Amino acid sequence: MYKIGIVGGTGYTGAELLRLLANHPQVDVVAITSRSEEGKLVSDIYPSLRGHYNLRFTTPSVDELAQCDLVFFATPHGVAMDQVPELIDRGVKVVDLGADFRIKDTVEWAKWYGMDHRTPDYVAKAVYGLPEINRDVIKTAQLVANPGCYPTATQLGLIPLLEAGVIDPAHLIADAKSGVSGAGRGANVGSLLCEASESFKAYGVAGHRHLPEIKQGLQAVTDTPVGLTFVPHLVPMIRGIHSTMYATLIDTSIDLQNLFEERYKDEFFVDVMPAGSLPETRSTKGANFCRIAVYRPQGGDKVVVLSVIDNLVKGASGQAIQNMNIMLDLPENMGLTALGMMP
Ligand SMILES: NC(=O)C1=CN([C@@H]2O[C@H](COP(=O)(O)OP(=O)(O)OC[C@H]3O[C@@H](n4cnc5c(N)ncnc54)[C@H](OP(=O)(O)O)[C@@H]3O)[C@@H](O)[C@H]2O)C=CC1
Ligand SMILES: CC(=O)N[C@@H](CCC(=O)OP(=O)(O)O)C(=O)O
Repeated sequence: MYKIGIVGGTGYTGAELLRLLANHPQVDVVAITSRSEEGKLVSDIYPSLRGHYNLRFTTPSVDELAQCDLVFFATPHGVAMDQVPELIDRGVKVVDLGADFRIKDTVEWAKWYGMDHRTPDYVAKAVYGLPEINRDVIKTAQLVANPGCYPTATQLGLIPLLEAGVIDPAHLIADAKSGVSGAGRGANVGSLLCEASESFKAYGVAGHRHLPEIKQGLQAVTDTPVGLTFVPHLVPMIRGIHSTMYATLIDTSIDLQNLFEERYKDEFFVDVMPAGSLPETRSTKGANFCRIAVYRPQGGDKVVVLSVIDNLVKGASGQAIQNMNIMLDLPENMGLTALGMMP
């Protein structure tokens, strides 16, 4: 059994790691941190986990965390960059669910995240953890930067088109919607049905911090400069991301359905739906799947891709466990085969 630590156990992604790892046959969670809930039993805070964990929230020393084989960081931006380097230097594997190690250009990172990067050398060592693109390098990585939720849904939708060179990369549009759990527990505790329900709005239109992350990922698969307009929206649901992407075809002879089916035919977690399908976020709720449909409306030169995930699973904790499985040389879908909840 591998020994696992979780730093930041009381946020939504920390709780989701616990839920998913409870069914993983090859790992034991031996440490979980929280300053605000220190000393309390995990099952007291999350009754859904009763009977599965006899574990208390603690604030372990680096020495204690270094006993783990792999540590997840499910903390706000700026925390992992200070705490991860010592663990890496001691040979521990790390998956960071936050954004500290995702963007290679740390000057660009500082601009979007509002703080200087204090450990840029470790950004250079990190591997971006989108397994459907980077599996080979994740296998040998010691530090994996788990992608953000919008970037996961959006990159999986656009990458087949860019790899095949059939769209104009300079004028891409991603119109994306997220459930409110995407904002984290801190933003949600006490806040509020009244603020989020029965309404629908865009945000971050002038620029959102996921824009440079998505562009970096797309640019990695094409030589032509990528231009992207990315507009996120908040929808009154708890979980789910729906990214609708628009691009202009430069090769109109391409069979788009076949292109997507071939690209993802060996990917357990990416489901290319039959032509004419409309993927629903709820079909991925609680599950590590991404569902994609591709359209060419009225046979014109535009392609529309629809991509849905659960932001807390394929968009965060499930993908983090998928990366862990790859790093520990376990079957990639171990502990992750649960299906979405309907309705
Ligand atoms: N919510 C989502 O859909 C997604 C979130 N993410 C990312 O995952 C990370 C976690 O998000 P989420 O679960 O929503 O988390 P929250 O931001 O709600 O929770 C943060 C957790 O980190 C702990 N924490 C906060 N500050 C520190 C610190 N200085 N040192 C140690 N622990 C600290 C908190 O516990 P305590 O204060 O008790 O110590 C808490 O357990 C974030 O970086 C987020 O951007 C990524 C993809 C999707
Ligand atoms: C609805 C909502 O507020 N979503 C968050 C994104 C959540 C996420 O993936 O964030 P990280 O990059 O921090 O991991 C946002 O727009 O900031």
